[in-house]
Amino acid sequence: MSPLFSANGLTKAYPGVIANEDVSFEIGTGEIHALLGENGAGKSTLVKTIYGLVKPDSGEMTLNGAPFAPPEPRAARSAGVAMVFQHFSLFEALDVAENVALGMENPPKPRALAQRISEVSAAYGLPLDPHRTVGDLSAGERQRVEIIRCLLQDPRLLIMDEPTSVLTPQEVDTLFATLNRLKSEGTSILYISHKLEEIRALCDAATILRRGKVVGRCDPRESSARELAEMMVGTALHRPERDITPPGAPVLEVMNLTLPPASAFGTALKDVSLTVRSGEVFGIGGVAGNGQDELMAALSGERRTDHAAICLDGAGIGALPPRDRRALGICSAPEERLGHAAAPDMSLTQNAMLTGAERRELTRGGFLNWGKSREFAEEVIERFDVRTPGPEEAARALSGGNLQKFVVGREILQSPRVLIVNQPTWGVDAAAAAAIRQALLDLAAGGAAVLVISQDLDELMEIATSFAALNAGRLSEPHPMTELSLDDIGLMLGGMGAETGETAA
Ligand SMILES: Nc1ncnc2c1ncn2[C@@H]1O[C@H](COP(=O)(O)OP(=O)(O)OP(=O)(O)O)[C@@H](O)[C@H]1O
Repeated sequence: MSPLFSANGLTKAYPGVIANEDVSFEIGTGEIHALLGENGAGKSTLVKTIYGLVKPDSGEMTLNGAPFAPPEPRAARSAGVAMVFQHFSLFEALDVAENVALGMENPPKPRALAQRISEVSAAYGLPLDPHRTVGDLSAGERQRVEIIRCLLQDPRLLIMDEPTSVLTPQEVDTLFATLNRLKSEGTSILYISHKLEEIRALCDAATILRRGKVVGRCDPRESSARELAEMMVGTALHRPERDITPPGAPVLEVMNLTLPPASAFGTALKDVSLTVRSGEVFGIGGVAGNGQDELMAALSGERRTDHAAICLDGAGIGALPPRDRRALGICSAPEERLGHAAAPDMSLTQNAMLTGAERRELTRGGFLNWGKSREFAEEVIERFDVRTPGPEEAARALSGGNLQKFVVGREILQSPRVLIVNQPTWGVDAAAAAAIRQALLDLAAGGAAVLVISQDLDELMEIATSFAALNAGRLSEPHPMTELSLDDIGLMLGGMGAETGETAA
């Protein structure tokens, strides 16, 4: 059978790096094809080329046997290529149908569109009410809006860039059922993910990229996740190791913290209490949108609370701003790396300065010490294997996973007494994720108190000593991780066993 899509010798260079080098591969009709590779391997560049966002320096593509060179996404869409991005581009204040209409070339009248959305949503098992406001939707529901927007265009090739990183296990099942349904109808799917078990369960074929080049092709159903990971990195994988030492004295304590939401679409924190001890990795699980951002903001100092509601070594710090907390040794890395954790247009050196100034003494006599800041940025790049031409590169030029390594590394290398991280390995490849997790374990082993907020349960099971779940702004009672089964964790995530004994609505 002739392939639906083929790439032949695609090359794209950026200053200092060849993002794609002589890339050739094919996607069959009705095939779910995985694109694998570590951070910065060139996956996003390749799919952006197919979607008309990046113009290759050389090479050709064909779609359905005809030459295909979309100068812009509109041309790709009209040829039958649709793409669901990692970051959603939705307007929170508008409803589902209005958002879908905004992404269409010739949207039908509102009533007809709402009807079509309901039909497609029913046909593909993607429950979604066209009249709900997007701001009230979960991440999984927002993704459905994007998928339905694509499906309304009857794509022949659907590209999905890390679609499951924001989904609950149940939402992943729903998505896979939809993708299999599309496949059975002859739609081809190009699927980027770092979650190798999911690739094994879903995909029919895989192309593996390393440093911009195709280094392998395989049937992922016939390879183990470890083999796939090793093909990506080209070496054997390292598993994080932890020393089991009993935790020491309480370092960070939160007492009965109640906080109204910051925005109309935020979540209130309700009577949250927790203690993180020296040497401990305290894991907080839960689906995004249950108060994670609010807890992060309260702990980092972006939002102030009662002074006594948050204590470091027994002394209140709740009213202190982020700078003063950093000086005391509380460092944090929020989830959103572009814009929140890092300033996109600033260089890595400037970004290193942004949070490292106090603890790494990057100022002298009130002046910024650029030489020292650059050295600090270089140290982060070196220690955390950040793939970039150098510290003068702007944050936005880094691949998602490489920027994540930079952001987390920048905080860890400030030797914090308390480190608070939200989704530390989001979008990070298997080898780099293992390195970040090991660095968090090492930090705790050195006596720091580490608080990890994550939606990735495997991650928390691997590194957390204690576990609590955040549900609708309430934190469950913590338990030692080793005493919990997956079922217990599932119940805690659903709001059972919370301190008040309430169940979630
Ligand atoms: N606009 C750009 N300007 C400069 N360099 C870029 C640009 N876009 C990508 N790069 C570089 O090209 C290389 C490939 O990046 P790409 O985003 O395609 O990787 P990726 O495999 O998608 O990574 P990740 O898994 O981290 O998202 C990286 O070294 C990246 O820094």
